[in-house]
Amino acid sequence: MISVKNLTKEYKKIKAVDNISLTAKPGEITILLGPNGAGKSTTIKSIAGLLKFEGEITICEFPNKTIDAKRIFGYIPETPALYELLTPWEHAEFIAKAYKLNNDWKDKIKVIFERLEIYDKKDKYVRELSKGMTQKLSIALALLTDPKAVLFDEPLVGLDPKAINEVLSIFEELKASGKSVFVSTHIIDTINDVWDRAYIMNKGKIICEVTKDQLEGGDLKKMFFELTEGAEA
Ligand SMILES: Nc1ncnc2c1ncn2[C@@H]1O[C@H](COP(=O)(O)OP(=O)(O)OP(=O)(O)O)[C@@H](O)[C@H]1O
Repeated sequence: MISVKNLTKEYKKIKAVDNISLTAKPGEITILLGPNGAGKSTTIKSIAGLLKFEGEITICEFPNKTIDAKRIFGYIPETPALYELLTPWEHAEFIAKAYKLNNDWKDKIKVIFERLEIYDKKDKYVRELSKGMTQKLSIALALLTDPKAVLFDEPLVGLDPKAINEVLSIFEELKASGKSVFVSTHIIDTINDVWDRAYIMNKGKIICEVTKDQLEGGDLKKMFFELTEGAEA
């Protein structure tokens, strides 16, 4: 479970996020939508422990900046944070050591790399990989530690259609195994079949929380445009 209570973040004089609360529950895919500048990335970076903020953020009850929270938490940033002069395999090795994973990590990462079609690139330097490949690597590495809560910031941008399908089925598998999946995205059409709970942000505030059941087959995109007055999705 990811729980955000009364989060406020100001950058100098700009209130990027203004007293928002939200929850990403276990076994659900929760999405965060909003036009450019709404405050999505600021929210995600606050949850990931990268920013100072006011309010309370917990991951499975642990304050988000604690080691206990970090151990059970996966974060896929909008721009992958990787080492250019390490290979994908060396990244996995580094994570396995840092998290003290069992020896089966090699089998596990092989399966994930194969699934995302980056196994054949496992010994290349990251700086030699394409943007989409680094995005897929970033996702694969976040899954290696079997996190209970996973935070994806714009995960579908830059991926080809096959990779998008793989990532969507990964979301569904994480959900089926009781993980909390929280996804910030612009791409409503693509995510439309898989989400369970949506938060719509605008100008730093959450202006709507809706579950798929509440929408009763209604159109989330239409709702988004009505609420954000035609801002671009
Ligand atoms: N480091 C920063 N310093 C100052 N202002 C910032 C900083 N980062 C973001 N902002 C401002 O905070 C507000 C929210 O930005 P944020 O990046 O969280 O929005 P977003 O919803 O992720 O937008 P986008 O969809 O364009 O990525 C914007 O007004 C932005 O200009």
